[in-house]
Amino acid sequence: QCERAYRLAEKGYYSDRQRSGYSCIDKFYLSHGQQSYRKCFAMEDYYSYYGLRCDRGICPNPLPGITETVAFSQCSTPSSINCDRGNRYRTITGECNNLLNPEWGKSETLQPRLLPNAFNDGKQSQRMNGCSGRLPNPRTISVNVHRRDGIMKFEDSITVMVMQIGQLLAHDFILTKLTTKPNGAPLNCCTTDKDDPGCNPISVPPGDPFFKVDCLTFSRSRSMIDCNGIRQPVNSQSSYIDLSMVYGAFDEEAERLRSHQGGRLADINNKLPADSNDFTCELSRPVNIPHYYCLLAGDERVNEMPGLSSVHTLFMREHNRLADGLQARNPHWDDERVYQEARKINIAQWQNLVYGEYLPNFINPHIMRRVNIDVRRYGYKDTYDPRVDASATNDFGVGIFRFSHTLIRQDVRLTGFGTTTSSVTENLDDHFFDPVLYHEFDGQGFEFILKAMSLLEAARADREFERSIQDLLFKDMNNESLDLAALNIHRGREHGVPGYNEYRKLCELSNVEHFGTTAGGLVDHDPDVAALLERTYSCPEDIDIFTGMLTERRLPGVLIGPTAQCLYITQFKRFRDGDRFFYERPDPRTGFSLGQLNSIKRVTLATLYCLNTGVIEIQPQVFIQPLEELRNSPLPCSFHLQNAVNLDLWYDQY
Ligand code: HEM
Ligand SMILES: [Ca+2]
Repeated sequence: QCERAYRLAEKGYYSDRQRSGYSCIDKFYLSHGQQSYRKCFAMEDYYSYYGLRCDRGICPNPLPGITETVAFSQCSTPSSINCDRGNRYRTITGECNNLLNPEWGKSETLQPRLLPNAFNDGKQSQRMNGCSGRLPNPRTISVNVHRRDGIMKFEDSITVMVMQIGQLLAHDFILTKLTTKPNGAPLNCCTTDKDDPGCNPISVPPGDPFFKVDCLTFSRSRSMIDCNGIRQPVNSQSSYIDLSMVYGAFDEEAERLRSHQGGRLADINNKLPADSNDFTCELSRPVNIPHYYCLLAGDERVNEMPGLSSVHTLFMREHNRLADGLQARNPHWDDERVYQEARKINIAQWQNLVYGEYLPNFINPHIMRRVNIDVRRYGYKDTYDPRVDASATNDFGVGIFRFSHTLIRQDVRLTGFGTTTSSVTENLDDHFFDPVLYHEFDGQGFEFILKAMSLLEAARADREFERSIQDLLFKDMNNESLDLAALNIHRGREHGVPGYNEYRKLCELSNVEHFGTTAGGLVDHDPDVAALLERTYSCPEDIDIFTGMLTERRLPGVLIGPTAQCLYITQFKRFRDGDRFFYERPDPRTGFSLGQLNSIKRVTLATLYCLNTGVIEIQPQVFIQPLEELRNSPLPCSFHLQNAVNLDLWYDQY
């Protein structure tokens, strides 16, 4: 199979564009599936030769001469974990999805890298290298390159749901927690804790267009030192696309989220349950309004902004709807059985939505077919390969998948149902970590937010950020705030991920040797943007992955440029091919019957809206604006409800 993949690569899969784009994916696929598997065993052999043993990825002493970059957690001896091979359902943590490497993709493991680290010292200190030895200040880059000049710009056809589902998806596969004080409180890196080794604040150069302060707080990501002495951030989510942001990624957490009756998830009046320990969600509101509580879900970021809390609720409700339907048909099933079966269907519908509806906005559908990550309307497709590690990579989380931050709008809107829809518009920066809008309107607030997100255009997918996230991110009661673009850039350096040009090489795109847009230069950038980069950076090697990717000219039909697309393909191929429980697999124990699968494949985001909110009509493709010229006019819910999964196919046959 491996040889065949290489042969295909040789042929040049993308010969129509004169680029051997496939070999990028192919290389990743091979180097992170097959090869890393081999490497792991080679490493283990090497260690045992010296009489050393690694314990759960942490090895005694780095051995001289190893420049291995694959996170060592993936090399833990398979025998250390006993997997229940007969388990019909995924574990909560992701453990034992891969039976040969049970820790692959599990929550609380190290993030592997696509490329060797670019730490300044090769081990742990932030990336500084480049031609001048110093990289430009992240806030300077943010202001020079990512600042909006003039009016807000919007996408022509896609809705802001593309942003919102993207954030939800990000929170399914990655959570990089930050270093804290010993008591768990956040570090104040500009003041009291500035000498803490976990601090690495961003300085604000004089003359800033917004900030009056000269320092923005920034703590380093929680990391571990791997066998080779290299700092690797920890992923606290399960990497698999398994709705872990809904169900939790740790066993105790998952238990807490269940009602333990009829297989249901805990709720309060059909909304997310309350997090009695969380007080961070009242950032902008000094008064605690009693019935406006902070929300609890399988991911701690659920309160971060109202749209996010709202989409979380959609999937929590869908679980309970499925559970009720299954229990009604199978009264003899116990809570556990109903919970697991409903969870399994919910995850399958989510994977179908991600690959079928969401990804085509980023990866050309034609290319999705070629690399076999597309979804066919009917039938099974098995691309599982146990040699593929589905872990979310450091590089993808810290750089590439943050692309969609550019789609974030300045405002949050609530739109009522019915034909005479009235709207309320608020500034996003007034509602970070603030569940008030969610609970507004007798508890229907979040449904009105969902409705509005299906109608509103996304902010334009360009290099520009809206002020709500560039100057006013996480604005608190003291009017202190942050800059998301600067955070992304600084975080990339702190994680030791290499610059933009290295990713181009990995993707077999041309090397950038000068700031011009002619051959050998920034060929995927427009001249004015290239000039901006030239004014900002000393040399092309310095360009940060986030900035380089966000400034690329987009490819036809999708929101991103060639480097980002290549890296999206790589990661989403891994998420799929490395997931033993991927919903399209024909496995009689872990999969679905053909009838069940085909029924799941009909479920769209529009279906979920109609099933779980009070909307009465919605366009078939929620990611596309409801316009006649886009052949996406709204249709009544009676139409969409025909696509609901047919639970009659779940009458128990056992
Ligand atoms: C209003 C919406 C959003 C806000 C306020 C927001 C804010 C943030 C913040 C503050 C961070 C951490 C920054 C740092 O210190 O490094 C972050 C990380 C991240 N964001 Fe967003 N984000 C939003 C939407 C999105 C969207 C739409 C996507 C992708 C489709 C996304 C993908 C990510 C990813 C992958 C990370 C890294 C997560 C981790 O490793 O823990 N975010 N975001
Ligand atoms: Ca997950």
